[in-house]
Amino acid sequence: MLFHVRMDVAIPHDLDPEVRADLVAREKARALDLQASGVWPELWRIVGEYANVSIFDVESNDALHDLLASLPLFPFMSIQVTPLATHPSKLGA
Ligand SMILES: O=C(O)C[C@H]1C=CC(=O)O1
Repeated sequence: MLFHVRMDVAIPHDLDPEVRADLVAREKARALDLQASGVWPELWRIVGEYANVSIFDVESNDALHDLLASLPLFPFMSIQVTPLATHPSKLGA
């Protein structure tokens, strides 16, 4: 199942800089692992915002929720999920 996901990141400005750097480094490592595994095929930065749009390819709503909740930055993100279906006018559909 494909999902369009928007993540807006809001790390508190008063968070200890070392804690912040560790969080961001762990988030990047997790994101790279998930992309390599194929479940996170698209990851794009939204111009001018600390936010991304992503496509996830997972087996279920529960699988997506567990994956998103496993992200180190999850406590600092607002997340919007849109489930995707095949468009009848897509070439080859
Ligand atoms: O920076 C972000 O958009 C948040 C998150 C998503 C991937 C990653 O490395 O961090």
